[in-house]
Amino acid sequence: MATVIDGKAVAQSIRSEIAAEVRVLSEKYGKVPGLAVIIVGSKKDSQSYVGMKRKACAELGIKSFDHDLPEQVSEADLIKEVHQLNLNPDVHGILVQLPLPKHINEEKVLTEISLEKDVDGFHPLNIGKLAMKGRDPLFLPCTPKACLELLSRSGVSIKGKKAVVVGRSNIVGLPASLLLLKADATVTIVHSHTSQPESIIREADIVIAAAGQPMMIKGSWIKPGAAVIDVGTNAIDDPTKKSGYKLVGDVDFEEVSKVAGWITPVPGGVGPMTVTMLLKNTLDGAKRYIEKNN
Ligand SMILES: Nc1nc2c(c(=O)[nH]1)N[C@@H](CN(C=O)c1ccc(C(=O)N[C@@H](CCC(=O)O)C(=O)O)cc1)CN2
Repeated sequence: MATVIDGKAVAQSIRSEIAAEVRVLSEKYGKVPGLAVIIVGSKKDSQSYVGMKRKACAELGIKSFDHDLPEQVSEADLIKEVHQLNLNPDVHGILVQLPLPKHINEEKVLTEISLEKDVDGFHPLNIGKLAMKGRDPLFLPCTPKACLELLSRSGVSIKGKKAVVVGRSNIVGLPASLLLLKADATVTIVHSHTSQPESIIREADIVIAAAGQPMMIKGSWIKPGAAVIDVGTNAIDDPTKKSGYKLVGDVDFEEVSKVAGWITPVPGGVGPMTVTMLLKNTLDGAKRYIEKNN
């Protein structure tokens, strides 16, 4: 049976460390980290993720700057908001919750975030540096960073291992594969045009599943003893629940946990760590800024 990696517990212990560092900053400089969270529209899951981020900020003593914009906001007005936050010295991190409505060009907006405040690590220059040998971005994207942190804290080494990333999104799959490559893994990306993905996944010592397909990865696809990190958060019908649904990952937990060496659950695995890595990036951005300007 696989060791189940408790992302919630790891996240909680890192959050305590962050809170202690926030107190030190406040006592030493009279300043606290500031995070601007921009959300456009009222998409239910985005609202819920933003709510988690703001709540976590409040719990750790990080000041959150809340910007809730209507669904119809123009790209120009959104960019204006970003420019104002770039100039605000109390804001050390800016995040624009994704996805944005169809009429807004995400890449254009993300490019306008100051590199020093890009705590999501989605600015094309930060992603570019992630892809380059010998260069490091100022911030690593939160979910990929969460995946590697969970592997490291579980004692899973990456160097020289075969890693397969399932999915190639800009938010998770692509940066996760770059991060694994930087950590000296041999990396393969499996995506919707890959034929026979199961035979490729079966070779992997490390699997990061980020395809957005509920319970797609079965026990027979996994090499015995592999580390399986499940990034999927899919709501499926469950008439036994009061809500009528339950959350499942991209991995068939019941089957895969019988074969893998390590596995993350959904919920309670990568999700809470994603928010924690955002808080850590914000703290790091604030420390860099405050130490430079004092
Ligand atoms: N600007 C960004 N947008 C999005 C990101 C991101 O990192 N930056 N990632 C995802 C969503 N996301 C954060 O924004 C996120 C997803 C899931 C969780 C989480 O804690 N999930 C829980 C379950 C939550 C529930 O019960 O509904 C878990 O897995 O335990 C946190 C953050 C897309 N957009």
